Amino acid sequence: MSLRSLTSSRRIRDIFGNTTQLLRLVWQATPLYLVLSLIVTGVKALLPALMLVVNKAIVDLVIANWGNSDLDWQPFIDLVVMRFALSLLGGILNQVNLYVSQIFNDKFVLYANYVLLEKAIQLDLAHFESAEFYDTLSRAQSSGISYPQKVVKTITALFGQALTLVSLLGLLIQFNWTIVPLLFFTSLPSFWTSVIYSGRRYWMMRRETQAGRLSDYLKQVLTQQSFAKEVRLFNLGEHLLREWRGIRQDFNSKSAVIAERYAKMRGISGVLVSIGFYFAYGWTLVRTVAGQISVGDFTMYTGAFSQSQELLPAILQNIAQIYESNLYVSQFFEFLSLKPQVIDAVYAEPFPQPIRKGLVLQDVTFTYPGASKPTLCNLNLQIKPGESIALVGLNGAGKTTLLKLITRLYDVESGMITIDDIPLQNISLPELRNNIGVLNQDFARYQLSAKDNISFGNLTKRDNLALIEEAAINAGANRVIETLEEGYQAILGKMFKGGVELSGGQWQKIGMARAFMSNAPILILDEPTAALDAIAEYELFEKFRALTAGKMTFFVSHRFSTVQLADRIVVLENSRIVEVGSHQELMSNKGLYAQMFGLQASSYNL
Ligand SMILES: Nc1ncnc2c1ncn2[C@@H]1O[C@H](COP(=O)(O)OP(=O)(O)OP(=O)(O)O)[C@@H](O)[C@H]1O
Repeated sequence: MSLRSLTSSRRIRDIFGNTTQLLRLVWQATPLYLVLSLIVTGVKALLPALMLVVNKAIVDLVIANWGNSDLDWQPFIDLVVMRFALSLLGGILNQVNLYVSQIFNDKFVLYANYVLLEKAIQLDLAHFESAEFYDTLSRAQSSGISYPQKVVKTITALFGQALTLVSLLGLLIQFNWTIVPLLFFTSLPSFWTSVIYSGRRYWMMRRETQAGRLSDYLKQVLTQQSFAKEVRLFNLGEHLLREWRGIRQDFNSKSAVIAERYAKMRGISGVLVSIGFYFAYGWTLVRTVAGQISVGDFTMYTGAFSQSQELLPAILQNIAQIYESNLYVSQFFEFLSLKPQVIDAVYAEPFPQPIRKGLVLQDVTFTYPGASKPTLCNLNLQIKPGESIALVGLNGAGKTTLLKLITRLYDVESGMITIDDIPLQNISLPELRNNIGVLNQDFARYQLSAKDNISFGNLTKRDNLALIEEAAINAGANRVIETLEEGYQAILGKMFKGGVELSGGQWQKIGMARAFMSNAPILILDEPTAALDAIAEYELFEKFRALTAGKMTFFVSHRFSTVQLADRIVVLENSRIVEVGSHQELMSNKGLYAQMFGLQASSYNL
């Protein structure tokens, strides 16, 4: 099915497609202000028709008493007071409406953002490693929040406009019922023009998501600290800026084509609207001159005509707007409908305390989503409690991937990982993760206080300064923090005012302290010494046994001095475990490990 026919067939259905879902969201966000907003809008909507009726009564009263010297002023006073009261009420309701909509919007935006972020934390790491996910996220973020808000605003306005229109049509029908379809049919082309062109714009925007994200990414490269150094050293600035501008200009020209066609069609359909109005206007004039209706009626009907004439296209325009916004709102719900694949156990078994038998990999195979061949294939391994394992292999061998499976950032494709015979899937996810301390290869550098950076390793102990200090000492991070004027309260990184930037190795020590924060029986250290200087590495070795005593430890390292610390070394190659044993055993095997060790040792002997 072509994109265009898809658009047409979905158009009508999509006009109010997500409205029920959206109204439920609004109701959850702020029921009180939704009701208040509808009441204020509803009352305000009836004022124009009431005003026209009072005006007609005033005009007719004036004409009836034209030149009368002995007239009773009371009916005049009553009508003018009524008119004043109506306009006063209109003014007050305008102010109340402004206030209510402000609070209503603020509450709704907060709630919609909350729901979006809440969904983001429920999703898997796999989502964050896929381009399609970023397209969905980017669409949900860029239009997702503003459009639900727009739809709600438009629906409330539409509700008010519909009430006003019904009350005005109630007046017009007394004049002649055929006037109503006349007004309607002359406004219809303008409505369809809006629907068709807003649809085209939406699909264009959707097709451009990838390009939009690329331009946003280039903007980040040009403006963020992490790229600032290389952008300057490699003179990338001008080149990337040109690329960015090219993408934006391409988008603008596509947008301009649609805007131009839309403007032409709007112009043509606008002429039809005017023809309808002047036809009805002339008709009323003829009947007034013929004495069939009063002058008061003439002012009332022409007022009702002109207001309906403005209102009807505005209503149709708003319906078209709801259609357009609904398309964008669907992107918000598209994001909310994403489901995690790594699912928490429904009837969870407790994490074994202490671990008695150990962790077992049975025929574990894993393929990344979208990859053509497995990254890990039929892995079998038993790790005893308290044992330390070093994972060794060339770049891309799958070491980090294996650690992702143990922490259930991904689930195995086939085979099983168990702890004391309990499959990982049967342990509650938060409990599993509470029992594993982790230092990732690409550990996070939170631009927050040093205390936060360390205590995030065990949130339940976030105010236990003694524990935080102990973790910092174990990781060698205490000396970094001692140099900071504000100690543990110092903000790390340069993103916020007063923040202090650390070196790569200093950051790594902070990351390691985070891993040491919990008393977890399993410890995972992915490249723990990669950024450490020789002294820091030596000090860590000295403490390593004490720090990992009693803990099942997995660590990945390309430094063989570190690897030798492990009880056993597991060598990965071509998706499989090719060697397992102690340093001495593997050296005497003269396999891949011995070969890699030899190469590294020879480079030091130079
Ligand atoms: N999110 C992902 N999606 C698809 N493929 C991935 C993903 N992450 C890693 N890979 C691929 O899986 C393979 C193993 O990657 P992994 O990060 O586990 O290797 P590693 O042994 O830790 O490498 P290194 O020593 O460079 O850190 C690589 O070929 C990599 O391209």
